[in-house]
Amino acid sequence: MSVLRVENVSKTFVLHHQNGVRLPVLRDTSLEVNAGECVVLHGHSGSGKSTLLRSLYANYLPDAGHIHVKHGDEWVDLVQAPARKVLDVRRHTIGWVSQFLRVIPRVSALDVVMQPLLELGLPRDVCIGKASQLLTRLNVPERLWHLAPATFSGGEQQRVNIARGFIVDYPILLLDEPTASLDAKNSAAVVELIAQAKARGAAIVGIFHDEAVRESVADCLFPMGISA
Ligand SMILES: Nc1ncnc2c1ncn2[C@@H]1O[C@H](COP(=O)(O)OP(=O)(O)OP(=O)(O)O)[C@@H](O)[C@H]1O
Repeated sequence: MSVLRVENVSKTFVLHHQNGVRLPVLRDTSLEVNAGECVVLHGHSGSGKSTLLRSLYANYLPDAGHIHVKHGDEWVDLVQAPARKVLDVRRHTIGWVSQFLRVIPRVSALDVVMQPLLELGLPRDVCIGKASQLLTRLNVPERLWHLAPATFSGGEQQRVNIARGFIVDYPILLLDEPTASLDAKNSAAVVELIAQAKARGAAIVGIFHDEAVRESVADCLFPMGISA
């Protein structure tokens, strides 16, 4: 059952402050992702992987095409949807793990992780329980949980970010190099989280530069890149 359908998406960046140079990045890109499937975007550096992933989260607006997302009982086209609908889709349907954590001063790691679940109205103790479980699985030491992640190492920040992305059982997950700054043990923990998400029916689209990780999570590779 497909939950995400990308139809003929095109995106050209126009650099207005650099003589209006045009960079065509996506041209007629079409892609379908089923529940329980992990599609890995694959292509050389600059081939448009991040651009497509950001478009799937409606961070970038394509110039043409459609991005249909199964949102509860309805299909929403993220290219046409009003901002309020996009926010609703992000809250309930699409989770996003970026490469870097956006740290907020004075907000503890535990609060950063559980915020998306709290926003869905779950009781605080349930949220704390689930956040603690994820931080434990991702080997974030308990002494750090009540500290703000600004001073954490790159790998610790990334694991807080991953815990936050996995705390809600989103039907669709977008993963932008979630294992980039992790060692083998922590990469394995992330691979396990991904396998578990697939098993519960999540559709996943990701970018993974590490070949071993890519091999273990991908159901298929989606080739990227246009020859302009
Ligand atoms: N906001 C932007 N404004 C202008 N050009 C952009 C923007 N974002 C991306 N690009 C350009 O689009 C092209 C594709 O970039 P993108 O980051 O999608 O590639 P990628 O495949 O993810 O690369 P990498 O593997 O190096 O992360 C690049 O040439 C880049 O310069």
